[in-house]
Amino acid sequence: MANPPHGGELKDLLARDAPRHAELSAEAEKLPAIVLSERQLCDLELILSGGFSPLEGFMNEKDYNGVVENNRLSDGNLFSMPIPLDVSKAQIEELAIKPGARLTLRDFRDDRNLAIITVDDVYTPNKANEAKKVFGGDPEHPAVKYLNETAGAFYVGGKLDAINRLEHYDYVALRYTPAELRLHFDKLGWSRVVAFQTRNPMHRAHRELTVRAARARQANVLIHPVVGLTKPGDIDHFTRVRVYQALLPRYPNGMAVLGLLPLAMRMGGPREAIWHAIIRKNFGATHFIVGRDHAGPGKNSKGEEFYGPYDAQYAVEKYKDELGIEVVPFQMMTYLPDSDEYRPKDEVPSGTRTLDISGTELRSRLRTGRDIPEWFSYPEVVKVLRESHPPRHAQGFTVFLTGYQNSGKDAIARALHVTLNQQGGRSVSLLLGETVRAELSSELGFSRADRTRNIGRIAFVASELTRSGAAVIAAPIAPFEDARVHAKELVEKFGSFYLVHVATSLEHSEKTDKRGIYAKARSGEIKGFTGVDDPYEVPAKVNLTVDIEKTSVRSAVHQIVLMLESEGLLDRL
Ligand SMILES: Nc1ncnc2c1ncn2[C@@H]1O[C@H](COP(=O)(O)OS(=O)(=O)O)[C@@H](OP(=O)(O)O)[C@H]1O
Repeated sequence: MANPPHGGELKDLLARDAPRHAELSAEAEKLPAIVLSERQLCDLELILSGGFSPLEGFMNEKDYNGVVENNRLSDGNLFSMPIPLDVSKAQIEELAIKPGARLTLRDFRDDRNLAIITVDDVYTPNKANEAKKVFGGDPEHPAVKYLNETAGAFYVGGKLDAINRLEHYDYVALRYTPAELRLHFDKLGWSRVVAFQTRNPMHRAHRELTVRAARARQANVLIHPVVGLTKPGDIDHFTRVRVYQALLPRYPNGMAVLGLLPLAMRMGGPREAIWHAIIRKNFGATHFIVGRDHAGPGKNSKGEEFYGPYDAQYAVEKYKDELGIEVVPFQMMTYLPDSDEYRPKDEVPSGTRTLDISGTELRSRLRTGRDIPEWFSYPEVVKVLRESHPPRHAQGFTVFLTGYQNSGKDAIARALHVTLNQQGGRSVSLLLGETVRAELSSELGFSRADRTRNIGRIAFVASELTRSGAAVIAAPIAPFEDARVHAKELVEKFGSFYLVHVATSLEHSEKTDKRGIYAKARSGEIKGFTGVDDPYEVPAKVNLTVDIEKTSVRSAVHQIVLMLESEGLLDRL
């Protein structure tokens, strides 16, 4: 038998309300609806499935205050994370949210009705107090930032009637509800299960740690990674799940099961560790691993840790008698090359040689294509990671040329296009100003707003192409700094961005204009022409400046190629 759920009863609201489904569905169609954000959806999913048992809805003020102040719900049950439904003043007014009202909770992704909330109360949280007591108060903490910048000013509490499960299209078979996972453990005959929480790829150290924990407790292993919301910058869950799937056969004799948890993490360290343990208990685990800096958000901008490395372990230790799930604390695992084994740091005899690869170092090796040794990870895991993190020579990038019309930027762009095509290895896209104007922006003029929109479109296309591994050469006039900065930010989400200022003077650009466009601008036939009667803001920060009066097109292209080469983007294997 699996571990009893927190509070004694699994609050599987979906199962409970299934007989009333038709009635609730019809009612939901008529009620005012709150469209839930991604984070709220994660919370809702775990309330509906019983992952947050004993919660049966979003927290009312009494429960919220109890949790914030003392880690306790009003019925006395231990619970460490506030789970209210945050709303704005406008929503309260528009939807007439008040005690007793019933409202539909809707999925923003597909407009499906998921649940009905019966409002218990609407209250104004003391966010500063919540930030301090729950997360430690540092304004840079991601959950505190969320509270201050994203969460609505008001909280709504109330019980839920469940209507539908959230629809998922990825890894559906691995998304067990607590009831399903309990049944699965039952089927396997597992009575002792040690759960492992993670938001990162797993390597040999993690496999050794979980096997050690299982061995020490004569248990099986539940790999229970978070696939809801984790820390921005984390490796996406698609890649991670493929990593966990690749790792699974490395466990002996079907020892481990993989289940995905749709949790929105808060990175709340000690509070989060207690919450994680409660959730795993609800999913039927009997043991829960809490390692170093569990659910910690890393360091703030001053380089200070938000929590001490073992604060989370102390927190779960404090409540161990009433948690009802045995916490298995672990030190960092480290590799001992001389004996080719992993051990917890505190079990390494002094003077023994150890090896480690940090997350930052791993990301750097993935980026550059450098070797990831077998003592660190399994080849099948590295293969999955490399597919999602191609080395530099296979990554996309954008070269963005800016300058006056006829400055030579188009000639350089065309020549660079040919040069990169000659080199091969990537598809190369050329986005000349005139092409984009004709194909994407034909309705736009040359006002500041229209030019900004035009550059925004170029940036969007360039970022999508960069994401898929192409080389992009864009060459609009792009006279405004803010639009260029925006383009850089957008592209840099997916690859490198190089700004090249073709700084040929206006005089030269005008003098060599064979198409007579400047003449038309001077005569007033074309209005608001860059350099004539419209400004060009010289870029504040560039990767390269070239001037076609002093440099040939060939030499400018060569400078760009050398810049790309120095970054490893043009390496051929
Ligand atoms: N008012 C005004 N100002 C600047 N340019 C003008 C203007 N009116 C038309 N054109 C022609 O449009 C082409 C430049 O468009 P861009 O998309 O590069 O400009 S911007 O980046 O959106 O500012 C460029 O065309 P090509 O020379 O064919 O590239 C300009 O000649």
